[in-house]
Amino acid sequence: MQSPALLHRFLPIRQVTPVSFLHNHAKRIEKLNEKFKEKNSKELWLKEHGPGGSVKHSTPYSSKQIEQITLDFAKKKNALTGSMMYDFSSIVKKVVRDTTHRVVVVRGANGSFCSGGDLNFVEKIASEEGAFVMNSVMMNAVNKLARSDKVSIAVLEGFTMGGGTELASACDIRVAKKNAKVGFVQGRMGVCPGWGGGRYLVETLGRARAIEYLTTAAEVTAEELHRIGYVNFVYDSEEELESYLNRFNALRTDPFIASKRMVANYSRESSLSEEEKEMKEQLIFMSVWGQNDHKDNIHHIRQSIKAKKEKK
Ligand SMILES: CC[C@H](C(=O)O)C(=O)SCCNC(=O)CCNC(=O)[C@H](O)C(C)(C)COP(=O)(O)OP(=O)(O)OC[C@H]1O[C@@H](n2cnc3c(N)ncnc32)[C@H](O)[C@@H]1OP(=O)(O)O
Repeated sequence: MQSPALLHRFLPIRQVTPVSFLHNHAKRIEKLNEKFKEKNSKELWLKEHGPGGSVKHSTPYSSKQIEQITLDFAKKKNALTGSMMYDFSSIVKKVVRDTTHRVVVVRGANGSFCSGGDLNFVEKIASEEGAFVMNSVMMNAVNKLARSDKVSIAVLEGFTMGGGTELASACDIRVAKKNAKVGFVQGRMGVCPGWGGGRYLVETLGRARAIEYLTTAAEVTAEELHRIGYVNFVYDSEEELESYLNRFNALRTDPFIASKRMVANYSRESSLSEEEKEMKEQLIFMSVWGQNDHKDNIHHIRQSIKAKKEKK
């Protein structure tokens, strides 16, 4: 059975992945899945192998519609340990089930977003098993977040490095403080994206820029990221940030969720066929059209047009 290292070496030469390689890989994964078949065993493995730091869940904003996930290992610029991956995965499960908040902010403690994988931890788990467990847990968590009905917003400040960029890319929206520096530096560590966020980088930046940033281990400023559309908004003060976040209070719940679902339906991560996507679009649209909210709003808009005319 070929090892993943061998597989990696042969692929560029062959161009087309021979099916037998993927079958061999599937067999290895089957074995690893068998080893970690107990519920939460992968998460617990990460926690055991990587102590330090924590991930917290709170509602620190004046708007009660907004919740926050905070990566907190401040003395290490919020490098992510196994224990933090465990926390992150548990909190994401809670966040996607909850229906009382509509926006989830992902942020780092103490003026930095995330400096990537904790070097002590990644050194300890630098094995095939380690790659499998970390990738499975994190990919599952970021996909859950991306597919949820909530709008996720990564607040980038200070440093966002390596794996930190994957968390940022998996969020629906990124905003950045003027001082933010985002480093797509996994290659410098001899690896490539592995927290499941690589696909979102391609979706957000496009193929050409994703390849450029990853293969040059680019470190990019907030200004440039704003210019190219990776970042939606650049802020200077907490007040500016909060006022941006409050924009997401403008709609009632049903059209808010329908709008998020409509966009997510056409993102690349959707596994539906084109025909199924169209059916889903129809379903989402029909779930709001003609509902009380819709009828009330038609009435209110007509009234306000009439009132404006009468004023003239
Ligand atoms: C699939 C994921 C992938 C992987 O894990 O394999 C990756 O994420 S690869 C990317 C890994 N991350 C990095 O390469 C970033 C390494 N850190 C830095 O380049 C700098 O520390 C930086 C730019 C984040 C901050 O620089 P600054 O000069 O402002 O501060 P310090 O360097 O003094 O850092 C303060 C303190 O934090 C520790 N630190 C920083 N990053 C990490 C980290 N990723 N893991 C563990 N510890 C980290 C640094 O050692 C300092 O600790 P101290 O005890 O004070 O020496």
